[in-house]
Amino acid sequence: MSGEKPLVELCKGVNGLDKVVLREVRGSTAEVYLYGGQVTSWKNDLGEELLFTSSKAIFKPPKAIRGGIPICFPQFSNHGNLEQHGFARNRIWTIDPNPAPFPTATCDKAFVDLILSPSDEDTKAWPHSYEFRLRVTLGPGGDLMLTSRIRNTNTDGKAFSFTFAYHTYFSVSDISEVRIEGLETLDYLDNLQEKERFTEQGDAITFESEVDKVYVGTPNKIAILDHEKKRTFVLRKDGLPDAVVWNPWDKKAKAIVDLGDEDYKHMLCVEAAAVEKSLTLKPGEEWKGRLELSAVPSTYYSGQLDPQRVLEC
Ligand SMILES: O=P(O)(O)OC[C@H]1O[C@@H](O)[C@H](O)[C@@H](O)[C@@H]1O
Repeated sequence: MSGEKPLVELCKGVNGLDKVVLREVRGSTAEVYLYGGQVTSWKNDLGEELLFTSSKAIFKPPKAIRGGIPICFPQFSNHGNLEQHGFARNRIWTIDPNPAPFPTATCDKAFVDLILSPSDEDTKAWPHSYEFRLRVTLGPGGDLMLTSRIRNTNTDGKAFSFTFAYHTYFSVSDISEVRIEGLETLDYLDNLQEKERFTEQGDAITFESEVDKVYVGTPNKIAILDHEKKRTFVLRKDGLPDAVVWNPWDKKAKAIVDLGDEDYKHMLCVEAAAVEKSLTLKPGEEWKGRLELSAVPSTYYSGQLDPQRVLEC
């Protein structure tokens, strides 16, 4: 039909940076910048923004964009001798001109394949050759899917190891009205206590101060409930055994230059990750890490979400 916008459109974003807009027939959209291979927007069919981007985000290399879904590779946080969260989020990715066809029959799903190619500078810091292909897909119901395929293409016979996270910033109405279902009773490494290992108590996680925890051996379905919005984010993952939960709270928020002082109230990071145990690939081997996000209306009974109803769906 004339005037209809394309399902996949390459255009200019903030500061003229290239970005790809994905559209779905019922109105959902997603945007991914070639800078960082970073999703910065995911809207539902009502045009509501579901991801958080800082009011002071700097869309200018080499500073990473604060918000959306930064890709942490080949190192999560300071788990190694590279820069914080590795270099993938600080590089310009390219669009794969002829992506492999979708495994399932697709009625023109909106997707784009991005490629991170090793630079000489990065190879000095991390002396391995690899192929990293990221597929961002907006599904027919407005679900957002990210699939990373990382292959070891070393010709020297050497294996390599890496840690990884989809550093997802969820937009929430009020952090003190948010709870996470699915991480109860699990062990976690507390980044605020020298990564010491603790066990989470038995009920849903709520927030009243800074949190920076790596939950280990987590289920592949986690629910984030926004009470005020009556909205539940369902996070599904594959190939990523851990989940990082981070909110800087007020003091640290003030110390982060590209985060508004009050922004911490409207964001929560729940990051599908491989942190506790690094992933190792022999030459020729490929790792696949999948993240699937959906936003569903929360069903409430007397103020409580029935966790089974959400986690079974
Ligand atoms: O400011 P950055 O590099 O994006 O990192 C933000 C946060 O990312 C989180 O994943 C880490 O657990 C925190 O320790 C870190 O502060």
